[in-house]
Amino acid sequence: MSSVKVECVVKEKSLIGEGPVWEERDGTLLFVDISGKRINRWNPETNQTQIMKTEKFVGAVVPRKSGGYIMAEGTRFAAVDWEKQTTTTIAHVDSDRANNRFNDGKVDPMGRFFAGTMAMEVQPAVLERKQGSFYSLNLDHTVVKHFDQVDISNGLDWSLDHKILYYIDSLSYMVEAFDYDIQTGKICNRRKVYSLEKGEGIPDGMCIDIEGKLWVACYNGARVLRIDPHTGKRMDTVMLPVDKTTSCCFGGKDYSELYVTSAYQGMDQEDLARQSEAGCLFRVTGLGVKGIPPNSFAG
Ligand SMILES: O=C(O)[C@H](O)[C@@H](O)[C@H](O)[C@H](O)CO
Ligand SMILES: [Zn+2]
Repeated sequence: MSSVKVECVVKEKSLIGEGPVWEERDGTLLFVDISGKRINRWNPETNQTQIMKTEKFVGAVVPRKSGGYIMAEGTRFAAVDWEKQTTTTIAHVDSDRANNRFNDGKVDPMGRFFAGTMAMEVQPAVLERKQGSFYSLNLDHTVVKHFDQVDISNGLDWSLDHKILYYIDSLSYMVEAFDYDIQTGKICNRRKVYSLEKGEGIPDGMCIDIEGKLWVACYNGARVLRIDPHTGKRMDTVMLPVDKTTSCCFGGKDYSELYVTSAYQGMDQEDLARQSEAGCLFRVTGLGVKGIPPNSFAG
């Protein structure tokens, strides 16, 4: 941790930057601007960003094995043809909850896409509570509802042996775990892994590293935490120059760089003047630990 460097690499701001995913084949980073309703695909080599606008708030976008992407947008799962810039609906959720939208999502090691919902926010982290649910999209395009009563469905990832799903419902201020059955995609035995301390902010996006430790971006915390899920202890804290750090993923050559998204929605002029890089994308190097490649939707 001695030579940790934090750089702002994408200066174009997102209202709510989120859901970073490294695309190994092209050496690009995919991330969304949820309320900016756009998907960004940034190439670090050229520093060019390709974009695609979405119709509704877009919670997460993930690569698809057969090409293109799958997104969780509004209350639908949809396929994205990046070349043609078109989308095709696969399934709808929360049809009885007009005020809901998808938030964070990730693909499991078998290629299923997991994503959860929440009510629309009145302001950051202020919303009608317990409106969300947690879903997965199977390879055959059927949808499973795993549980409801979610406030803000957020970061998730699987243990390296695929036996545990780590999950964050932001307003619980915890990282939790479930036993995971990789064969069936079913979860059970919910329990606490880590409770955030005062001043650490609200737990948001999360990813696992090659040592099985969790990296948790903390909204209003200006930091990413490294948590040991086995001891429930915080191992490290990386501070960033913006309060609203939203999510993180490993990427770059051999997954040694940590990319961190941020938001500026909900900040007033004074905050924005103080934090000129709010909403930008950051790269953290020198952590001395690597990540693992992301999974692609296999359906
Ligand atoms: O990025 C997300 O997951 C949410 O969509 C955001 O709105 C904030 O993070 C949330 O308000 C804090 O938990
Ligand atoms: Zn989030």
